[in-house]
Amino acid sequence: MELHVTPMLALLREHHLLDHVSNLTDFTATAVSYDSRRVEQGTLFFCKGNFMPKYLAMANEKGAIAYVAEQEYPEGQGLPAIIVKDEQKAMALLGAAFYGFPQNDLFIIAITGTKGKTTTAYFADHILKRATDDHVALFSTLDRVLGNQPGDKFKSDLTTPESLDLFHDMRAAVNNGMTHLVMEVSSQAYKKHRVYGLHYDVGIFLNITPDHIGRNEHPTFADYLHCKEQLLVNADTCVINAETQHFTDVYYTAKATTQPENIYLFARHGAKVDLPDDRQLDFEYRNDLEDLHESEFELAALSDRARHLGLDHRYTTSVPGDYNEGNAVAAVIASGLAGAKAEDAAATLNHVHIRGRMEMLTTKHHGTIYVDYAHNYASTKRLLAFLKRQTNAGKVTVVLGSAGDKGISRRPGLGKALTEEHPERIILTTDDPGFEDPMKIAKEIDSYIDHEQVGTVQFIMDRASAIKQAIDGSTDGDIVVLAGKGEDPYQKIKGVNTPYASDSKIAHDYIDEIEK
Ligand SMILES: CC(=O)N[C@H]1[C@@H](OP(=O)(O)OP(=O)(O)OC[C@H]2O[C@@H](n3ccc(=O)[nH]c3=O)[C@H](O)[C@@H]2O)O[C@H](CO)[C@@H](O)[C@@H]1O[C@H](C)C(=O)N[C@@H](C)C(=O)N[C@H](CCC(=O)O)C(=O)O
Ligand SMILES: Nc1ncnc2c1ncn2[C@@H]1O[C@H](COP(=O)(O)OP(=O)(O)OP(=O)(O)O)[C@@H](O)[C@H]1O
Repeated sequence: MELHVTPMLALLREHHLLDHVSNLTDFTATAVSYDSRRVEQGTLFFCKGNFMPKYLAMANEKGAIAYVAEQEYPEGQGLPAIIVKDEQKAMALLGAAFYGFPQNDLFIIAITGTKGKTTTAYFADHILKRATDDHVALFSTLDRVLGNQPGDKFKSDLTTPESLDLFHDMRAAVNNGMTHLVMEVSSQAYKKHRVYGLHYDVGIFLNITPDHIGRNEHPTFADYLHCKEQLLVNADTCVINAETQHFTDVYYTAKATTQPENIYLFARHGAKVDLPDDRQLDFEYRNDLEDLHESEFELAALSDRARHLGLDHRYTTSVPGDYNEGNAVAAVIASGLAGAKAEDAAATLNHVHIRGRMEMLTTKHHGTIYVDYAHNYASTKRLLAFLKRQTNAGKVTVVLGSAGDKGISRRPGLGKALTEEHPERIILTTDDPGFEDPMKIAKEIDSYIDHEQVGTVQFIMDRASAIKQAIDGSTDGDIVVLAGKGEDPYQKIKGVNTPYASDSKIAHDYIDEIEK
């Protein structure tokens, strides 16, 4: 791949991003990078984020052909400099151009929401794989899948990759013959303009509750909401869960750039939704059966354009939890808009298993264990409410902590969810403490628990011991919830990803040991 300086400057001008150029030559970039350690001969280097001028000196030494920055640096030592008004936006635009605008060769379904992005992405991915004979790429928090060969699957660092990586991966997916892409889009991706200029064929908005507010994330909830809504602004067709908080705001944002006939609204049958006067729901779903293993729901089209998609059907999902029905409905509608049939969804939704999302472990004598990624108020509340509804006699034990250095607002949220759902036993433990003391975090969560409402609260900072003690204290019919870490095989401690066996492996091995 390569990009000549003339179209580069034209693109930047078109988006009013070009400030000035200096030492300009007639160059062609043969690589792009924002990391000096990865620069090779002919690389266009981007100075972004917590950048230090010495990185530019290193890039220069390694053969950078030019740099893009928001200011000139002496360390550029005469390299052609393209000075822009917004580095992240410029990087996204030039990245797309360098990789030949791969988005134009993909039908893209993009998903946002505080909770359920990964689950919905996996649902849509499975449906579309059947519908397209395996021509689907997936960019999720868990994996990036760029093709069907074993070497095409990578573990993700971010929910939504940095723009250069994003367009690089899209190009690889197109070159691998993929025709569809399902991707999660985080609010941070908009905050940092990782997806600037990217348009989606279908944008899904699942829900929004306060989260990701604090240092390094969003300064306010309004900023968080604004960033999340940008996904709809950039989608040709929108699919919105009408039960989301702030629905009116979300709907009118979508309507500002998308014709109402291209906005599909869905909700659970009987849910109280606050629709504008001139709008009706397009789909509703009705739960037929839910248990701890699966749930079954009936999807019904209510508008002509929804009926036209032919998605009315009874579906079973293998990922339990009532909230996962809404996630599945969003995936069915979006996949239907991408050409999938009801049979594609019906044949696949009951076979989806997502690592660390409602992973279930049945035991002989210690009840049922769930490993789940719930780590804020909304998810912990909905998870516990669902589980408690399913179990009349059994005791519920919850093991959780909260991450350090970020998401501070999660701590009161977790205390509140635990109080409202009052499990019989709570074990507060270590999550990803970062540079904070895990006991301090646990005590903070505890300070928001109303001890009158819940059973016992214990502090066991070694997470593996906490899991084992939770299992030891549970018997037939009981439920043990290991929340917050999902499938993570590490704990983030003082800047280091410290190896950790993962909640499910610890639980598995321990059950094997005590029940053999
Ligand atoms: C706040 C934020 O978004 N930070 C992201 C950002 O960091 P940054 O631009 O400041 O980069 P940096 O790593 O500090 O380094 C500065 C620059 O110097 C360069 N460098 C560095 C060293 C060197 O020797 N040479 C060199 O050139 C780096 O390549 C980089 O370009 O760009 C990095 C990739 O280039 C990201 O890894 C990093 O995400 C951090 C790790 C992060 O935790 N982000 C979270 C908040 C996030 O984005 N999360 C959302 C999900 C949230 C949700 O669940 O909704 C996500 O999309 O994953
Ligand atoms: N629609 C939903 N509403 C509330 N909670 C949900 C919903 N969907 C999933 N959850 C809960 O949130 C957890 C994370 O789900 P998932 O990974 O699909 O969401 P996500 O949006 O990708 O999350 P994150 O941004 O934290 O990576 C699940 O393990 C489950 O407990």
